Amino acid sequence: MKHLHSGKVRDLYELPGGELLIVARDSISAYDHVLDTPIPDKGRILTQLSLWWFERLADVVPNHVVSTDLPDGSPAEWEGRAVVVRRLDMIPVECVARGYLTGGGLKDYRKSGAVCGIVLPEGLEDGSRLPEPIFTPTTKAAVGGHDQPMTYQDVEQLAGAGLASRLRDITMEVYRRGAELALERGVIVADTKIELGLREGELVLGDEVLTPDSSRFWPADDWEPGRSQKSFDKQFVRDWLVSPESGWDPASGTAPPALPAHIVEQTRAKYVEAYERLTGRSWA
Ligand SMILES: CCOC(=O)Cn1cc(-c2ncnc(N)c2C#N)cn1
Repeated sequence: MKHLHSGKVRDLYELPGGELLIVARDSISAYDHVLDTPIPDKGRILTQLSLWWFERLADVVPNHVVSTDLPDGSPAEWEGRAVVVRRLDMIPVECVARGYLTGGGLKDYRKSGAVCGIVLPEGLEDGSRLPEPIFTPTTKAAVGGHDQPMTYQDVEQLAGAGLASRLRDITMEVYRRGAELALERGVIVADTKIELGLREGELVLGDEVLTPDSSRFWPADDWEPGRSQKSFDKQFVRDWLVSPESGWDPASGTAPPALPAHIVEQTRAKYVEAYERLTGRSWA
């Protein structure tokens, strides 16, 4: 099959029949670096979590999944982390919903009191829950660049008023459903990014959905506005990388060192925990 594109932690291939194959790697990224050390089973766990969400959200929006059967000629190690998907005409907008303020949105809020043109109340801090979830779309930055915030009017100009309204409605409903279910199971979904495409004039959910790679997952019992929140899955990696033990400085611009085995194991366990808590299924 023909390799089309490599993201930070996933690869995209074209199949002979014109469909695409998305393969999730066991890679993990932190401090804007894709680490050399893989997290065993991360690709499979997040692929199976995303498939579970696609099914649960089928009444909100159709999705691009065709099959999870490995195409002939695929490496056996792709089993469980490769998905055959329909080719969509992707809309060049990262459709982001935020229920909590942090990251780039917090930066924009501190500068202007608004995020993507949406004015927010005063006095919000890092990790504050927003009065209502908001639609905060961004452009799809080129490789190595950073996504730029878009106002809703920008989305209308790019996709037309009708489509813009559907993009927002679907994004907000996917977030609402995901955040509500996750919170019941002890996980805050602070924000999430989905990608939508057109197929025969119909909007179809692409990419992955409500995974710790496409969303910020926080442990609910540790939430405390006014400081940066712990990442449900990436905190062990982040803390170790900035600990004296790693000998690494994020500001150095150098590549991070390999992770010690105990950090890898603890991180794998967090992916298993996220999958089991959210789906109610055992990973074994
Ligand atoms: C490495 C994985 O892909 C991406 O990161 C972003 N991307 C998605 C597409 C796409 N293009 C057409 N049809 C689709 N169903 C999809 C999807 N998903 C292209 N790049």
